[in-house]
Amino acid sequence: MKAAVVTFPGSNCDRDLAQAFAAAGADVVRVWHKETALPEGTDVVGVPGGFSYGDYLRCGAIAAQSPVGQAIRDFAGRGGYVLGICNGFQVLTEMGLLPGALMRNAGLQFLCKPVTLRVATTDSVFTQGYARGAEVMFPIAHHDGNYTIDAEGLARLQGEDRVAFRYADNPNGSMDDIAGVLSANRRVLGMMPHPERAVDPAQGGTDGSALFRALAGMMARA
Ligand SMILES: NC(=O)CC[C@H](N)C(=O)O
Repeated sequence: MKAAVVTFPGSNCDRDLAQAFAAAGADVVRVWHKETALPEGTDVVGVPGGFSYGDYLRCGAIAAQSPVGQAIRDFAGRGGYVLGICNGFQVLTEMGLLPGALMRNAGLQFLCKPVTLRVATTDSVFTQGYARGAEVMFPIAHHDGNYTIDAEGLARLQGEDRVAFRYADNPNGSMDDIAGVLSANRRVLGMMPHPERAVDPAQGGTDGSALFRALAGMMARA
């Protein structure tokens, strides 16, 4: 599997994400935000967490308009796999690749702590390595993680089984406890918690490994 991990000015989880992909057996190529094309043969794009362009305007808004942003949009449009974590999730909603928006946390605080999630669907390449309803622990670190969507959009996500993860104990006010959602073709996942910070015992847990391993395994078979 070839994973392209994007770096924007202000990204701070790009290296962790690259290492998580590499630990799962992927070839990783790092991609600077000014690139207008993704590396030849890219199987999956990782859009990492951090503070792209300083979170100016809104989290992810400027990154969505960056040169590499257009390449990611085109890649997803061709059915490519994209994983957006935290700021990456915000970027993907700003691009329109995922529905809804990430608003300021209900408590108006930056939250940085491990949280328990429930795997809401196993029907995606990202979540197929878990049991449905399994509890996993991933860290969160965000001030804009309050997932918000109109009633029609929420009903569609629920009806199409596109909620990937839910918080066991909602930390930020997200509607329906949503921590991560899938695109209609199930090939784009955005999530606020950080699975790449849970792939080594030294990080306090390894519940994220199954996500990267399932992705790498599927790509190897393709
Ligand atoms: N860790 C992150 O990616 C943070 C995302 C964004 N800067 C926020 O605070 O909401």
